[in-house]
Amino acid sequence: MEQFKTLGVSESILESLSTMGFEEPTPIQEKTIPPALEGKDLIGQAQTGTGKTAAFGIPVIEKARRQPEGLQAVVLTPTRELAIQVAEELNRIGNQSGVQCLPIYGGQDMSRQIRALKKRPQIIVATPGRLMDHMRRKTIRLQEIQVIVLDEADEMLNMGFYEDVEKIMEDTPEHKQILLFSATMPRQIQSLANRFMNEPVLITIKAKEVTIPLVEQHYIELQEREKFDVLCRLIDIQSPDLAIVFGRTKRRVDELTEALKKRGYSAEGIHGDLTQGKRDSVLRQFRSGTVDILIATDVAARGLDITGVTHVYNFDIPQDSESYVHRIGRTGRAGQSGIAIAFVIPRELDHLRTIERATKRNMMRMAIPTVSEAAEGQQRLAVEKLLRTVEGKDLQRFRGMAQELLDKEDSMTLLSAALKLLTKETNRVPVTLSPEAPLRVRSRRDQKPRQGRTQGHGQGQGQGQGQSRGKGSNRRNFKGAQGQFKQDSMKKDRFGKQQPSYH
Ligand SMILES: Nc1ncnc2c1ncn2[C@@H]1O[C@H](COP(=O)(O)OP(=O)(O)OP(=O)(O)O)[C@@H](O)[C@H]1O
Ligand SMILES: [Mg+2]
Repeated sequence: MEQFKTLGVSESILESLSTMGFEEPTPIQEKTIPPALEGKDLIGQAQTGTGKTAAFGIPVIEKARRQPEGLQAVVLTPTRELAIQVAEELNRIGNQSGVQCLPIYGGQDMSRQIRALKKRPQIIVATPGRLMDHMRRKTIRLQEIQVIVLDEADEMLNMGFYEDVEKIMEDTPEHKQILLFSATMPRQIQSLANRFMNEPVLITIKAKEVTIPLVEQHYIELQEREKFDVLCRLIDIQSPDLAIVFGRTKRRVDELTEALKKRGYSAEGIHGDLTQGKRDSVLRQFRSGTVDILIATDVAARGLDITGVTHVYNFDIPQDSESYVHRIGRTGRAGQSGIAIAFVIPRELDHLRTIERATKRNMMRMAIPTVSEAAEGQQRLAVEKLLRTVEGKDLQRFRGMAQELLDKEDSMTLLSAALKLLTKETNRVPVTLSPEAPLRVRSRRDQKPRQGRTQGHGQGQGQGQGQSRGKGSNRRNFKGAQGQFKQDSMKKDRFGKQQPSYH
């Protein structure tokens, strides 16, 4: 806490940070909080999962705290889910300081938002499209704000929000402070900075690699038609606590979700064409561990901070290295480790090398896992489940029956039968996925902004609940709880240890 204090953070915020388990600042927080408090414009770049939200959140709340009347700051995020998450983190940081923060995003009921705005929050976290709607209706006025933050600034440009950002900037006071943050800062950011910012301080936490060293990176070379079976085997072998599978298109995500459900996995999909209600419920289920596997388009690649994501599978290799960095950055957050595996078809190998060069990190080649390895993985899980039940000790009421059985059969046979029952049968239900065309890599210059990926008011495609692996869910909750405990006790230590490699 001392360190946060020396950065100029006031008592009420320190109290909240302490409740959140933040004992000392991460490197990006240490470097950005003082100049941000001085009112400087700033571009902040640091690896995924290293606390950029609080790096802008703390100074923004500090300012709002000193000026309790009216809207003080706007944070822009590229996706709705991120707006919700960032607003939650800001509310946690500000809750002892009387600072209110409200998320405003597309797909949510307008009149409800307008009612919430009447309570006069000091900070709004918004997606650009919906913020523009409110500006047009004059239900949000930006004329008095002190600070504007662009979280995932480069993605905002990728998504074609430049003009929206321009319009939003025009409606804000001349002398506002601008903060831009992202783990990746491609050159186009420079033009945004030149156009709107006033002598910005550039803070990049120099790391040898753009990606997190604690994330093991692998790739598997395979044929398109092998991908699905290989994914199932990997999940069986690695038994992730929580996993995210990234697919290239919305159709791909829908098909993969259905296929995984058919094989008995607890999986749900998320992409921009689902209703907001569905998107919210899927993410809620995933965060709580009710669902083990999230299948997603790049809509979930940026910023999402979900405890317990141990594995990221790139079912389709991403278009560019930035997207790769952010996708795999959903694991290995806040000092935790993680595993990322990319599927590559032979024709995409060159593209993989390009990503490796851009990230300055080699991915380790991994052999296609075999069916028997997958089966062993399942058996190992059954044994773990059994041993955990032994530890649980609540077995008294089964003892009588156990004795009866032992009188009839030998213990070896009985135990083997119990393990057989506990082991998930390898499920070979046939599934069909439409083949996805191999990635055609365009040079950066040719790349058009990706339009309306999440802002579109697309119709939701209701998905049935499907059958999920009941027993699997129990396993997940148990492990999830353990993971949480470990993370809390390790956070400070790991951040501390990592520090030297940042500079
Ligand atoms: N000083 C700190 N001490 C301990 N934990 C922290 C600290 N700062 C942030 N965290 C935690 O680290 C996690 C990652 O933070 P955050 O989401 O802000 O990362 P990020 O840098 O924005 O990542 P991304 O580039 O993926 O958006 C969060 O769970 C956050 O609560
Ligand atoms: Mg972030």
